[in-house]
Amino acid sequence: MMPHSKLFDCLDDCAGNGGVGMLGLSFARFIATSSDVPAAALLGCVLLAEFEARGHSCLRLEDLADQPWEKLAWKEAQWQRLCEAAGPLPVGSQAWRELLVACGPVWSAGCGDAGHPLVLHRDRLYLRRHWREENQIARAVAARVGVERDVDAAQVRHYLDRLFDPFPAGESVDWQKAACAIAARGCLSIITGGPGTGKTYTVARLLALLQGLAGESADLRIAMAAPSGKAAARLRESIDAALTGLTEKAAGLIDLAGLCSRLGQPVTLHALIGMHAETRTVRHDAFRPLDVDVLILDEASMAHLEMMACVLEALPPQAMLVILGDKDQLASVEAGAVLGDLCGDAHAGGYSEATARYIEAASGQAVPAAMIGHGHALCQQIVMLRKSRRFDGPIGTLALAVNENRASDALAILQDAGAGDGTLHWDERASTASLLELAIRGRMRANDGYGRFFAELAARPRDAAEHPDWARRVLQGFDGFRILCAVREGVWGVAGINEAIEQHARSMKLLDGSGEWYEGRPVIITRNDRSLGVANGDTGVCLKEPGPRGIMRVYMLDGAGVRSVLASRLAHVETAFAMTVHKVQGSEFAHAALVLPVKPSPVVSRELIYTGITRARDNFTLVTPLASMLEQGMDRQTQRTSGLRELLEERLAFLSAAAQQTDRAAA
Ligand SMILES: Nc1ncnc2c1ncn2[C@@H]1O[C@H](COP(=O)(O)OP(=O)(O)OP(=O)(O)O)[C@@H](O)[C@H]1O
Repeated sequence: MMPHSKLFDCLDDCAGNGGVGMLGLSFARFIATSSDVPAAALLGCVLLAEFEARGHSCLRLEDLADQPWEKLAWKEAQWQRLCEAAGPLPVGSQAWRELLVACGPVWSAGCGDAGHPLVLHRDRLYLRRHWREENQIARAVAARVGVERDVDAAQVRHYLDRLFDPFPAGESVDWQKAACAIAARGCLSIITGGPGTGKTYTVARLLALLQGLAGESADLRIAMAAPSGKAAARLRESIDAALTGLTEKAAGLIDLAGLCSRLGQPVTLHALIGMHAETRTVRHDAFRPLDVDVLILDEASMAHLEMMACVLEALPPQAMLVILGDKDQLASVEAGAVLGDLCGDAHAGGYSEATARYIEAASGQAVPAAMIGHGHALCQQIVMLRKSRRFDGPIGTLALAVNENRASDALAILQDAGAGDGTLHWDERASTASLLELAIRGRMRANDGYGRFFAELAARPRDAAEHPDWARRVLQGFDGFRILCAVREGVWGVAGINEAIEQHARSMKLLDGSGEWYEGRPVIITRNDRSLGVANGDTGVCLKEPGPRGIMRVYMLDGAGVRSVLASRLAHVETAFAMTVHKVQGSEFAHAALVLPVKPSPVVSRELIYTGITRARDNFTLVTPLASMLEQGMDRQTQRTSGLRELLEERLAFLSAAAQQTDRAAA
């Protein structure tokens, strides 16, 4: 009989019923090929894989010992069956540690490292690759924040005073100016802040400052990247707009035209490092570093552990990395919440006296006493922007209430929305019919859902010369509205809603044709394909090309124009009338409708609701078939288990002790 066959029979059964993921099961089978693995440890491996699939980079022994099924939202009966099949499980974290340390495939400090697939580090069990990635990030971040560039604070101030408008009297600190000053003196800085707090506005001024400091003849190599194609395209638009706004201010001071000509097209992080989609090999690493002096990394909340580790590895040590993102947004679907881990202390500041003195000298901003403290070296390189420039109306008020978990305020704002100007609307007891009405016709005092898209679609020109302009109008119509879902499956998930809209639009003769590729099918690309020039997250609409053959192509907005790809060549696409909130991170729409499911789901969290709301520019609609789902979701904060903060703190403490020792020796 195969060892542990009772456990594997039970796991097979649970996997068949959707309770255990296939990845966890396969991983446990692989680990079981070692001879000395007790059944309880195999069950631990399954749990680790399940935690990993939910975005955690590791599993704390404490969680292993304390009702792990609850954290995975498994049924208790399933857990009991698995426990019985695995035999007695260790009781308490210490007993789990003893079991795992004695396990062949587990490496822990003190034993020879032969590339074991699992690592036990302090009280956390890791898949080796995540442990390696967390260590890479901690090492790289600690090394970068230890480097201070030689900048003349007075010169920095001279440029910043010209590049920024005077700060309104009565407001305390211009954090945008402070962020530029901080970034200019380091090899790594983070500018975090909610949507519309001016991160891109700030970074455009930072680039102008760097250009000014470097002098006209300097040939700064600047790269810009974001985790998705959509976010990269948006970064370009925002940077262009911000730089255009600087023309007058920079006149005679900074060679803005030279700077613009040096700015590369923002790319996805995959494209930046040349990561192969299947093999995950990279073109740039520590031995073949990126050819850049400055890297702007936007929408960093979406960057997962592996990607951040690869980018940091590929960046030359002397290059400047500026990370932008909203630490409160959803993290990537893959493991890790790197931005959240790195700037968990951003709100408190923790600036040293020396940093505060530098900020004052270089930007004229006095750091409030409450924010001066004993933060570690990374805290000195983080600035949180606090004033929203775009969301000062009801959408911003609602987003803030959700982010701060003020459920009664959020409910009151939504319930009062009917009496407001139509910016917000809550379809509290939504039905499929009300959702379809919203999708096809929109709602009162808001734009008309996909109405404009369908109207443009119907206005196909006869003249082939007008085809590109028409395609652009169709795409703009589509981009004005989006349905955002928390879940993929079910009637209230992406799949169900896409199907319902397709059927309904067909029945109303708004869509024509059948099969996979029909005219008017909006799609999202789900995988990068360099040969086709498409990136994961790009959206487009399938339209017939002009001419008698009517070949289907997917058209996408490309700056002010459009580009297209043969539909039949796109293998990795999904219909996009409705998309998951994860997929729309980094995008915004004039009107966004967030749909929460009926059944409780661990996916519906405060971060998801906050991210969904902040995708809306002018109008936001909340669609809940069950009103209580809003409060339930807000109450659930996604806390990803990770060892990154601890590893980083250890590393920084080590480097600081080593520097003190060197200073003492020199004295
Ligand atoms: N100091 C400022 N003075 C005037 N306008 C500003 C200032 N800072 C930002 N803005 C304006 O506020 C808007 C939002 O700024 P920006 O796009 O830089 O924010 P963001 O934080 O990058 O947004 P997102 O989170 O959506 O990426 C822009 O229109 C920008 O021009």
